[in-house]
Amino acid sequence: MLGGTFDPVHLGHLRSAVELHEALALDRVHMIPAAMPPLRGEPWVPPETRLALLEAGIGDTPGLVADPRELRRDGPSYSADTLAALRRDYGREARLVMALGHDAFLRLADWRSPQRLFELAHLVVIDRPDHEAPLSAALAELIQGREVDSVESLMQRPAGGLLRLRLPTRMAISATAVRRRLASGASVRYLLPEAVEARIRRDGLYRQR
Ligand SMILES: Nc1ncnc2c1ncn2[C@@H]1O[C@H](COP(=O)(O)OP(=O)(O)OP(=O)(O)O)[C@@H](O)[C@H]1O
Ligand SMILES: O=C(O)c1ccc[n+]([C@@H]2O[C@H](COP(=O)([O-])O)[C@@H](O)[C@H]2O)c1
Repeated sequence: MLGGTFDPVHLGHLRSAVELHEALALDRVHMIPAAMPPLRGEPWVPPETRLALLEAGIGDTPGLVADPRELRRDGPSYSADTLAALRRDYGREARLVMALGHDAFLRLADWRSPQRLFELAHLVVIDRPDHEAPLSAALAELIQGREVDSVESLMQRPAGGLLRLRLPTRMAISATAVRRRLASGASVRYLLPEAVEARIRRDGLYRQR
């Protein structure tokens, strides 16, 4: 699972998903837009639009799936609920991985039921340029004894481990910067897939909040 606000999806998300698929030899990567992201304000565009942009961005990329399941639930999109649903789909023995960037990881102790996340899945933290802050005491305690140093050790069990991964291509692209550029009329070429930019232009998205 790679969840996100995806407001909008950009090449940092998509390239990370492809490299996760390869590095962890995953069957597939469920990219899941949050209908209502729990720890931030309302996104600029509605969930259905963010999902449509994600579908356009993924296109026919092998191994990546745009998964609409959080749009079918009411209330905040808690990852523990999403992982519980994925666990039901894949069964008790499946290796389940929740991937997140280092910036999102830094706030993990504030998430709903953080211990439960580890009962349901492994966590893989993707190194992200410009996001290297020290861990809080609460986060250090939460992950104590969980860290492993290789994909092989992670995949020995269905859930419960933590792996920090430096993917081959680190991209300093953020949706915040993309929105700012769109709103100011600056170029977003090569930050987004062409199909995503085309859809944004066609529908006049992100011109203003
Ligand atoms: N360039 C990137 N490289 C690696 N991981 C990323 C990158 N951009 C986002 N992520 C990760 O993808 C997940 C979803 O990110 P999100 O949709 O919040 O995008 P964002 O670019 O961080 O957005 P914003 O700037 O609006 O906060 C998070 O776990 C985030 O850390
Ligand atoms: O479950 C939670 O409490 C929780 C709190 C904050 C973020 N998340 C999830 O983390 C992912 C990235 O969130 P964000 O806000 O960085 O786009 C997205 O899938 C969110 O639903 C989940």
